Parts: sequence; C-alpha cells; structure tokens
Amino acid sequence: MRALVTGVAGQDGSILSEMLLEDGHEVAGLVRREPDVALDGVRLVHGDLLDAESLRRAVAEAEPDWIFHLGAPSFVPLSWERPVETFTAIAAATAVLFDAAASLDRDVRVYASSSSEIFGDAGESPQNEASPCRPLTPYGVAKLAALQLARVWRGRGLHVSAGIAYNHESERRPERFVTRKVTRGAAAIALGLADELVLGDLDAVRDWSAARDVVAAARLMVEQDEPDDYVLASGVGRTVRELVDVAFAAAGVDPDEHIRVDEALVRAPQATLPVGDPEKARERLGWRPTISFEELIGDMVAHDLRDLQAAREPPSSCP
Ligand SMILES: C[C@H]1O[C@H](OP(=O)(O)OP(=O)(O)OC[C@H]2O[C@@H](n3cnc4c(=O)[nH]c(N)nc43)[C@H](O)[C@@H]2O)[C@@H](O)[C@@H](O)C1=O
Repeated sequence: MRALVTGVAGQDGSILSEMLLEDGHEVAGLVRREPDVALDGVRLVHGDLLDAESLRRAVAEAEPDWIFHLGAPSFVPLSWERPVETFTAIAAATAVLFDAAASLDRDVRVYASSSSEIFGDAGESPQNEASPCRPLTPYGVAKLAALQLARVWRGRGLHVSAGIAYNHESERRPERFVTRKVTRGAAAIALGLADELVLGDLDAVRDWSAARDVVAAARLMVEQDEPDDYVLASGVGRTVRELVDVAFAAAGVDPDEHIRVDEALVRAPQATLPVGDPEKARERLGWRPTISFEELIGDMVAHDLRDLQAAREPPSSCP
C-alpha cells in the first residue's frame, strides 16, 4: 500500500511511518519544511496545514491508498494564545484532506486522529464513543469539529475512521508535555545536571498509554471493512504525582527533595476525569495495549539517562 502520513516528523507520524515501512508499505510524509529528524525511507511531500492548496497538491502527488492524518498543533495551552491558527490547522485542514481524498480517482482509506479533549466536561467518566462532548479549550473544539467532519464524510461514502486518543507518550514526546518533562527532569537530577523540577498541578489526572500502542490502532482501523470511531485509552487514570513517583523511582532519585510547584503552570481544574473506555476498540479491532505505564515511563527515563550522559561526555578526539 502507499500511505500518506501527515505529521510525519512528529511522535506519532514517525512511529507509524517506521511500522508501515517495516511491513513493506510505501510512505509519503507531509512536511512543512526540511525535517530535523531522520525519516529514512520516507518520500517527503511538501505542504502546510494552513495552506489548503498545498494540501490538495500533496494528496494528488502522493496518490495514496491510505491517508493517516496525524498532523496538528498538539500543545493544548497554546490554543488559547493562537485560537484561529489552531482551528484552521485542525478543523479546516481536515476538511481539505477529506475533500481531496474523496476527489481522488481511487479508493482511499483515511484515518484521522482525534483527542480526548473533545469530551471536556462530559459529566461521565470513563468516556466512550457515545459520551457527551463539551470541550473546554479551543483545541478541544477544533478536534471535535474535525471528528464531526469525519462522521459527515463517512456518511457520504468516504472510508474514514477516527481514533479518539487519550494522552500517549514515548521518548519522542517534546519536553513541553508533562511525561517527557518529568522523565527528562528525573534523569537530569539523577546525573547531577539539575537540582529541581518545576511542575504544575500534581493532582491532575490523565489516562496515559504508549504512543506505539495507539499508533498501532490506526493501522487496524484502515484495515477494517467498515470505518468507525474508536476511543484509544488505557482505561486507567493516574495523577501527575504518580507519574513523578514512577519516573523518579526509575531514575533512583527521591522526588520529595526536588519537585517544586509553580502556580503559573497549574491549569483550570476539570470536573470530569479524562479517562477513556477502550472496550469498543478491544472488541471490534482486537486492539490490546502491549506496553504498561511502568514500562513506558521506565523506557523514557532510560532513554533520557543515555541521551544526557552522551551529551555530557567529551567528544572522542581524533588520532
Ligand atoms: C489528549 C491530549 O493529550 C495531550 O494534552 P495534555 O493532556 O494537555 O498534555 P500535557 O502533557 O501537556 O499535560 C498533562 C497534564 O499534566 C498537567 N501538568 C502538571 N504539571 C505540568 C507541567 O509542568 N507541564 C505540562 N505540560 N503539564 C503539566 C497538566 O495540567 C495536564 O493536566 C496532548 O497530546 C494533546 O494534543 C491531546 O490531545
């Protein structure tokens, strides 16, 4: 199969591309500019989520059998600073891609990445595909608009599935997200490179999974006869404090001496706990997360320890 992956330089896109290439598929990756990560084997096509014509051209050029639409702004607080850009890059770009996919002279199957932020104050926890959607951020509203677009295009015959993904992580997560901030911080403290880690709300709850597991579900969706929406989650809510405990234990450091809370980083509290019910994905896709929370965070800490250690070692001198 020939796949077009948007967001190919990001965490999910790069992981998915590797999986597809390993299975012998061809991958075209949408990039805005030359990527600063290695994307071996990926054919780059240029396009910008904020530029509809460039997206149409990229789809025509890639001639895909599958489109995995993973590209989007993803740091939720930034959507308050850039609401229009966020909405355009998420909702409008999704409409352009669906329209371009439906206009191709070939059968194309599409996966669109949605988010648990669509639920916001849903009023029930855990959430499933039928839970009320009351998003609380511009990002969540844009993701809900994109999901609704998937549903209406599906109604008109496009094979488009959506993953309503809860937080999913890996060593490729940028450090502005809490998991990577914590694993990097714990590793830096363990190596004596830092003394404190400044965080926001330690009682905030999230449902964390491994990005590799979540991305694997996207593959399963395009292979189904019928397209649909699926919650992708572990089903377990954990606090940021639990995340800190697991990461610092993996690094061999006592967190109590090193964590400081900065009120400026604390977000508005959420009445509904963002925890997902992945039953439908389990039942219909046979989807099973394979990486536990402890394993995920342990691997991220180990990666950060290696990375920071390598960065501080003096370069070997040439003879
Ligand atoms: C499903 C959803 O998942 C992600 O969005 P997010 O949940 O906002 O991710 P995050 O890692 O920024 O925050 C997680 C929690 O951790 C709390 N927290 C405490 N202290 C810090 C802190 O110091 N930094 C950050 N970033 N968060 C902190 C923070 O208040 C929040 O409760 C994106 O992939 C998004 O694209 C997406 O769709």
